[in-house]
Amino acid sequence: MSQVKIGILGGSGLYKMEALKDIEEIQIETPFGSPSDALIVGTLEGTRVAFLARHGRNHHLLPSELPFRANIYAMKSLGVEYLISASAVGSLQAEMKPLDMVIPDQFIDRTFGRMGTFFGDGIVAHVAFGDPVCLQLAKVLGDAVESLQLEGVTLHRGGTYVCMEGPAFSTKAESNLHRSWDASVIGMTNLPEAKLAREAEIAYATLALVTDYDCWHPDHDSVTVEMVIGNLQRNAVNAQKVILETVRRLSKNPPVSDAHSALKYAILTPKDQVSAAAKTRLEFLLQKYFTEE
Ligand SMILES: CSC[C@H]1O[C@H](OP(=O)(O)O)[C@H](O)[C@@H]1O
Ligand SMILES: Nc1ncnc2[nH]cnc12
Repeated sequence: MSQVKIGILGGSGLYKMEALKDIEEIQIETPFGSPSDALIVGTLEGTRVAFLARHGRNHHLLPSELPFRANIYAMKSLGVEYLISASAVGSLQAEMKPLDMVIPDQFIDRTFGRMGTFFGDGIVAHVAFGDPVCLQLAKVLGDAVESLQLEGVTLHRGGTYVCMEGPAFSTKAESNLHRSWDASVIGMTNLPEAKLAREAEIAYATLALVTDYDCWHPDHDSVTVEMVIGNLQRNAVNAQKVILETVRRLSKNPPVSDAHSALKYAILTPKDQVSAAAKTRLEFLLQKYFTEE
């Protein structure tokens, strides 16, 4: 199959891309297990893209159960270089209203026990993560939203996404703690993806769709699943328009991204000391650096 350079991870309420044509469902097995579902490869206005519903198309996986490594590795194995995450988030700031769109540029990790690296087992690497999203891809995403002038949707460029473990939503004390950190939005999925995408040298950015005010706002009900899915569905058409416009822009003008060389100085273990097993396991990550002369 020809390389697919653009990937899309659909979150809660976004289980398929309506506009995809010439679809192929691909079951991919990775050294890190099976992805959340088959990857759907199809064409958006002439550009091949890969779509994956991160909780599965029937939403059967909890955030803590997501096979993050298999999902990112499967995208990498198809040749993905740009990965757009579409995610439902709660707002921690009054001005970020339900149905608004936020393009976060920072994360705070409040998860535990998630597997956030492909490395280990005989090969060590430490990637830079000061800027956890690809700022060039985030700009393309923001420009796409702006160009569409979506009614009733305010775009917020930048902001901090708190990634919590879940599955229960936050307590009011936690929500206020996150607000005291000046965080913008909260969700349960994006941080491990961003870390693994960085290790896989894939540019990653998030289109965060605000669905609720979590539980801190005195004038709004506390978040429920019904609220999240209801508001996400009200905004799903807009989200798909944004993704389509972003794909158009990326295929015309793919930005240079620092993420694409994230491993250049990150691997500490000398090449001749890395076991054959590790080289095979990480084939798609290392081939650029470890091809034999
Ligand atoms: C359905 S409410 C909580 C759920 O929604 C968000 O999912 P995603 O990031 O995949 O859109 C949040 O992270 C939780 O997983
Ligand atoms: N308030 C919230 N907390 C965590 N994840 C969410 N996803 C959507 N709304 C959320």
